[in-house]
Amino acid sequence: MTQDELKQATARAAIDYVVDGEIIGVGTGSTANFFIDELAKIKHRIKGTVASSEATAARLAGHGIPVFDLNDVESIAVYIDGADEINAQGAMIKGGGAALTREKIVASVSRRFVCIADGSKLVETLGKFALPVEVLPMARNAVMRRLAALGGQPKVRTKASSDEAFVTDNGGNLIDVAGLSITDPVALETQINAIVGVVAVGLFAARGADVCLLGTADGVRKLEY
Ligand SMILES: O=C(CO)[C@H](O)[C@H](O)COP(=O)(O)O
Repeated sequence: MTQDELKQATARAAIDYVVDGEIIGVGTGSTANFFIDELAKIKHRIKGTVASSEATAARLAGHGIPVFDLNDVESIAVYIDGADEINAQGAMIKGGGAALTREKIVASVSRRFVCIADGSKLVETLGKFALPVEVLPMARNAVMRRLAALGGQPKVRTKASSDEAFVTDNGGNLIDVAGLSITDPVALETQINAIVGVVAVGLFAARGADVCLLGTADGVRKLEY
């Protein structure tokens, strides 16, 4: 099976976690896109969605699925999203798709977090995937120095077309921190959150996944935390 087929299989399995008549939080990325396409088939069963990025909102709207502003929603039944890495405790690195801050916000108000990922995303120790951190542009270099002091190699994410800093949906910039071996994800998340100028860190540990649906060649494996 290709990686895309594994992603599609896990996205299809996630439909079982959609709660009828409720608002569903929807993540960002290629696996989340497969989920959106599956969700479109049962859109009549849900009240609507809250999107974690402009790209996700556009794809949902393209399917005719209602998208609510989070400020108009009191609670979200379930948040369904991919990950760049996930460990055996349900802690994740997210943000490869640049949407970590809104993903974290939507996840934080959701009663359940269902991670959907192909099997390659399951790791023993988080950190092989460079950890994304969203920062306010004026604090970029100051935060980089603090992140380097934590032992990583921080690099500003640039636009695909130029050397200019990439700009997120929120007007922030992203720093990707390579070379970390994250043995205590909650502690590192707390430490990076405390750096002034950081908007959000793509370490989802204090609020990790409740369930992970992993697409493997032998079928979709379910991990519960
Ligand atoms: O965190 C994310 C976006 O900010 C994605 O969930 C993560 O990058 C995984 O993406 P994909 O499903 O394309 O492998």
